[in-house]
Formats: sequence, C-alpha cells, structure tokens
Amino acid sequence: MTFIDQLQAATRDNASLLCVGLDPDPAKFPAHLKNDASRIHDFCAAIVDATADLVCAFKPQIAYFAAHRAEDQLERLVAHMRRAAPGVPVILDAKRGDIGATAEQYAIEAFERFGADAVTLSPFMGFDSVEPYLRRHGKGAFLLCRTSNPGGDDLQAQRLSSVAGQPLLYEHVARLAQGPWNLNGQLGLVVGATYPAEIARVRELAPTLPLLIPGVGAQGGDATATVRAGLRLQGDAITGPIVVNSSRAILYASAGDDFAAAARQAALKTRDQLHAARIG
Ligand SMILES: O=C(O)c1cc(=O)[nH]c(=O)n1[C@@H]1O[C@H](COP(=O)(O)O)[C@@H](O)[C@H]1O
Repeated sequence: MTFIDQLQAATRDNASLLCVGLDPDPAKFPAHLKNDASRIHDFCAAIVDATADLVCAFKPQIAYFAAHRAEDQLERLVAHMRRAAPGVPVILDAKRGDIGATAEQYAIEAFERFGADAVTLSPFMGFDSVEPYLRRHGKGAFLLCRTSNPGGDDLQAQRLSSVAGQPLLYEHVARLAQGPWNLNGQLGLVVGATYPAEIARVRELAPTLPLLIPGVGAQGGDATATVRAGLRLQGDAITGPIVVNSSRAILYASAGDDFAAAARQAALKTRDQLHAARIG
C-alpha cells in the first residue's frame, strides 16, 4: 500500500483530517515523567494509544528525539504505532535537504531505520536533492512550500523574476511539485494553517497533491478556514487531500496525570472541527 493509499484509508476510516504531531519535550511532561528523557517513548506511546482512532496520520518531529539522544526511543515508538494504529501512516518530520549522495543516507534513515511512510523535505537545494527519496516507491515526500512561521515570507514570498509569469518562490515550488518533479506521484506540499489565502493559492496550483498543514492549535491557525482553502472533494471522494497537524495543543492539553485523556479530548475537538468544516 502506498503512503497516499494509507492516508486516504486512515482519513476515511477515522473520519479524520487530523495529524497528531509528536514533539515530545520532557520539560513539559506531567510530574511523574517530567524532565526524564528516558520516558519520551512512554509519553508518546500514551498519546498514540489515546488518539489512534481519531487521526489520519502521526508526525514525529525528529529534533525532539535527537536532542535527547532518544533516536532509539523513536524506533521503538514507530514499532508501537504499527501495533496500536496499524492503519495510520507515519510522517517523519525531518525537513532534510542535501546533495543526492547525502540525501540517499537520509532516505535510509527515514524509511529503513525509522520505518516512516513519508518524510518532510526542504526543496531549497533543487530536484537532485529530492530525487533519492522518490526512488523509494510508495513512500511520500512533503516539500516545504509556504511554511507557517512569519519568517517564511523572507524567501518564500519573493518573486522569481527569472521564471515566466514571475511567480513567488512558494508558487514555483507548488508548480514543480504538481508537475515535473512528481515522477511517481509521491510528492506533497507543506503549507501553514496560519496563511489560509496561501493554502488556497497552493491548492489552485497543485489541485491533487496532499497538503501537510501545520499551525492549528498552538500557532493559532483557523481550522475551518484551513479545510475550506485546502480540501478538494468530488462527492464523497477526496481529490485534494489535506493532513492538518497539531502538536503542542494536544500533547500538553493537561500537565497532570490525565494528560492522555486530555490529549484525546483536544484531538476529538479538533477532529470534529475539521470534519464539520468539510461538510459545512
Ligand atoms: O513541516 C512541518 O511539520 C512544519 C512546517 C511548518 O511550516 N510549520 C510547522 O510548525 N511545522 C511543524 O509542525 C509542528 C507544529 O507544532 P505546534 O505548533 O505545536 O502544533 C512542529 O513540529 C513544527 O516543526
């Protein structure tokens, strides 16, 4: 089953456009786990168990594991996800981007070591830095396009005077990903929920690509505007998929022993908001 097939199936089976982001920060853990980096796996596994039936994807952010020498815990966590949520694809948020030979090593890390179904990539170094990931048939690759942070404007909103029609850089990335770079239908784009007008523009340029949309929850993005701008349906069928990520607002919904139950409630609320926007 390809990443796209997995995503479509999980979206349908869990009636969900929500991705729970796993950005574990031991300083924010509840008292019995607080500041204990050896419990990163246990914290995340509890979140996975509490939300497995509410999500279309999980997105572990590699920096939160690597910073604490906890990559082995990430490996165990992915194994746990396969058992607890076998139908839910795993997007490794690594934002890699390097020359081809090095990219090949990053692809081994993402898809073999961590067993991810998809990965996030920076397209800044060009097609030959993306192509090694596309050799992994069926795996997904989300290219940063119009990111959720204010500084995204610094480069992504610059006009490219050398390209016909003078698009903005993020528009150019969207066109490349929908067209010539998408050799085997594996590409998607990252667009921030904090910029719904840009989500709509990216959707115009890339009508069928899956959009990974972080920025609801802690960053204040509007869930309803996000769905309206990004999701494309034909009848009940999704022709332009979206994966809406929320991390801190779900992981740290409670700082108490009830953190997993509180995460479930927060995920349920966001899942239902996204779903209501889809049918509303
Ligand atoms: O690629 C990403 O996932 C990403 C892209 C982007 O434009 N903005 C963004 O916030 N992210 C990631 O999405 C997550 C957002 O976390 P919260 O703000 O806590 O929901 C973090 O893991 C970020 O690294």
